[in-house]
Amino acid sequence: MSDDSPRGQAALLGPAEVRTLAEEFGVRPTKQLGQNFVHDANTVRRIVSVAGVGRDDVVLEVGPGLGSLTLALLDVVDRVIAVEIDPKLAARLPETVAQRAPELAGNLDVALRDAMKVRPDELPVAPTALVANLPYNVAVPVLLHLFAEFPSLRTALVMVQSEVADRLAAPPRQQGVRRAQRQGLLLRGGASRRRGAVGRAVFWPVPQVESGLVRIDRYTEPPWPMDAESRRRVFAVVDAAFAQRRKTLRAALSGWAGSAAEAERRLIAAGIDPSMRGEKLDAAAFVRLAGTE
Ligand SMILES: C[S@@+](CC[C@H](N)C(=O)[O-])C[C@H]1O[C@@H](n2cnc3c(N)ncnc32)[C@H](O)[C@@H]1O
Repeated sequence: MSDDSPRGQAALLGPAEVRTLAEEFGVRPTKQLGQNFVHDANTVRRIVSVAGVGRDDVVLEVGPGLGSLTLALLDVVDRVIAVEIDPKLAARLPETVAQRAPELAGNLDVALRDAMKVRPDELPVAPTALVANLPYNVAVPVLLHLFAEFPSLRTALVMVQSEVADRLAAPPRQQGVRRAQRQGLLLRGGASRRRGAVGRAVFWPVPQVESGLVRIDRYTEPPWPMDAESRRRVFAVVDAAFAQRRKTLRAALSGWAGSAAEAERRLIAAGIDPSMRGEKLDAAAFVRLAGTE
């Protein structure tokens, strides 16, 4: 048996179990927290399989909900850290796992935290992989935050709204897609690829949108220095450039530099044409620009 095959020690959740647990816990799913729970064992097995995680990985799961994906993850990897914002769901998860995967229950840590704010020193150990069915309304900000704040993450497999999956994984020169989001993620993290679609029927309640899987693999050699101060400087100029991506860099960066004239001076010093737009710059150019600060 290979190192990443399921142990077969977790009883995964089906439609009846998801409804029963929600009822027992008094959970009424809210749109605000993107609470659509997966009730299909094949879907969660597929997510874990395309995530490519193995026994040695420490998996960070954002939004474990009722535990559908958590159980499938525990069946493969040795450690899962689940970060959940809903106190009721966070409190009941260990119990569900103890009942449905008793031998694996000790491999789970649950943190009652907001994934957009969580910091490495709030978790018991550094995660190596993110695997999550993300709350759709905050999926991209959560990804950006985690890739920026957790240098230990080497890979991520996330389920997001289908259109967001397309944008995140779109090739750079594709027409009509919002490059800024993808590029922002790339600059912070790594290369992203679309890894399949998921229909609405596997969720309860049924969402209004289709879903897609995206895998992001961190660059082995990041395009920027990894110390916190350099990262902060690079991200500040990336954010400034992408906040107004239809403007020329000279105009978009005037706030960052203090004036349009100073922005122009820094752009020229970094060897960048001030009349270009931010979305045309590669990571190396942003690093040079941050160095002119
Ligand atoms: C789409 S559901 C996924 C639930 C479960 N993983 C599944 O696949 O059935 C999103 C989950 O994220 C949680 N959530 C929403 N916003 C969050 C945040 N900012 N930080 C952590 N968890 C959040 C919700 O409470 C919910 O459990």
